[in-house]
Amino acid sequence: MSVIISPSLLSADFLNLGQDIDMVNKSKADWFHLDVMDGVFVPNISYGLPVISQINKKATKPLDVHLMIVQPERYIEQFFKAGADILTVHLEACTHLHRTLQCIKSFGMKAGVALNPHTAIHNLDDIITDIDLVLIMSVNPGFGGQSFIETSLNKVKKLKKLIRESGSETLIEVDGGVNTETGQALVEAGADALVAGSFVFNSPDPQETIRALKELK
Ligand SMILES: O=C(CO)[C@@H](O)[C@H](O)COP(=O)(O)O
Ligand SMILES: [Fe+2]
Repeated sequence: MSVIISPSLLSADFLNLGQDIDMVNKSKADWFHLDVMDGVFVPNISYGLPVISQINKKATKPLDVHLMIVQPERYIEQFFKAGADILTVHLEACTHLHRTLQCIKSFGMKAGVALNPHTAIHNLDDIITDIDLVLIMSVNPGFGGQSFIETSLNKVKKLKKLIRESGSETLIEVDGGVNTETGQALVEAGADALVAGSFVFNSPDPQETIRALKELK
């Protein structure tokens, strides 16, 4: 199976968001990656429910929603109604992660768990079979355009081993500092999906950049 590409609209042109959504619709991208930040879990505030509802009217591909908010269980139903297909919460933001994942799945969404760079893979040992997708953060969450943290490659390898041994079909997605070079290393390490923001939207030809990422093997 080819690598899944999920362009992050955090680096899109918000004055021309419709054009950037059309570009992703026409491109070889698989999902739309939507970063929600609350200014508490991360030191930045992005966009929220009303913007995602509008994006959902135009996007023709699944919405991959990355919640960087405290107590994300408060908003699961609202993100479902806004159009989320995959809803990813941070392990560090959940006291009752198992209950939160069950709640996400009860709405028919795929349930994702994101790990900050300092959070070890072994924290997932007892819950991996309940997770549809693990999002490895390869930068500290909060901002686009940061440099890739190299130790993330080893985390992907450890996670791949855990998934294989558990017999689960959990997908591995990686987010932060992804370009064709880091993307190549991530695919070789076992990543199934790559998020890319600044590398796509700051490039002269975003559709071509998405195609180049999609061809990584
Ligand atoms: O979740 C986040 C940042 O917290 C990301 O999804 C960024 O949007 C990725 O941006 P680049 O590192 O690809 O520029
Ligand atoms: Fe993200």
